Amino acid sequence: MTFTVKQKINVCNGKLLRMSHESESTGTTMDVNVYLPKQYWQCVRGNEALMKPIPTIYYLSGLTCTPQNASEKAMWQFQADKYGFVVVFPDTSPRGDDVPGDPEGSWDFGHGAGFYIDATKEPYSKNYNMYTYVHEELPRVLDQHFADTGKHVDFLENVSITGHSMGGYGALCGFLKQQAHYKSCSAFAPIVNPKNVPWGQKAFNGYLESKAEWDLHDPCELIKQTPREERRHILIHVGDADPFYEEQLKPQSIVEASQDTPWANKIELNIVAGFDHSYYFVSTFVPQHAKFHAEHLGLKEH
Ligand SMILES: N[C@@H](CCC(=O)N[C@@H](CS)C(=O)NCC(=O)O)C(=O)O
Repeated sequence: MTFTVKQKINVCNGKLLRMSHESESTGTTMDVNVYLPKQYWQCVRGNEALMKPIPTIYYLSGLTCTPQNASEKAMWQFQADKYGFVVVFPDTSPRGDDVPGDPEGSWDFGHGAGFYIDATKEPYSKNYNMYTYVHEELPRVLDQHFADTGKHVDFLENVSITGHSMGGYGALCGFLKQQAHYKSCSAFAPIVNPKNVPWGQKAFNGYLESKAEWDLHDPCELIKQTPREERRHILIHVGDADPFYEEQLKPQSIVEASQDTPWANKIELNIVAGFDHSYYFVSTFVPQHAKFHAEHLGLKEH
């Protein structure tokens, strides 16, 4: 498995690698950006004091995004250098002329809108295997790739996950299903109850063969069925001026669903006044999310 490094860009005190690779799970070429913080380059230069593998935060983007949007606008890089973590920005769907998209050409399904689930319905099930891609294949192939260069990054064990909107949804699902894998989860304006909102219903109708599968992909259902492992917490921010707040996001739903479960009071939901859905909102709260994940990953400020 090889990655093509298309570009290495200096950002803050590290570098952003724009890469692509052939994915087994999607059957397509997938783009992915990886930010390697200043601590990585110190390791590569052989600084003995910093030889512990660097943990990773996976950032899942929202509808219409490529790995570029968050790499350019979320400002994770400052935080990555501050604490010493790698940030991985996967793409939001398989792409290409042979990959079916939205039959009506809309932006909320198909290309750029894979919802981080493994589709079970034709014709999407061939390529839209974003759950397996993001939570299994990508970490594994990144680990293999970087092992060849000296193994300074932990892509597999000391890892956390976050995301925005559809990506916040993807982060919550992956975390609730695989707490042994992720140390912490946070989300910016996530879709928390997809089976009850238009974006989610369109995705589930399109990607899933039967309605019986919907609950397996809904954080508000998963939270009721998932025992909470020790030290696992969820941090959420949503702006009250987000135009999608009422119709698509309904963030209170996950707090309500968590009552009478081990997750009660373990979800910190911050409704922030005046913020919208954009990267002005995301970038404002990235420092708080970085601090939260750093604590769970055992990192201290540098
Ligand atoms: N394209 C949609 C908006 C979709 C949207 O807001 N996407 C969010 C994630 S759900 C995003 O991150 N957009 C890309 C960006 O802001 O860079 C529209 O025109 O209304």
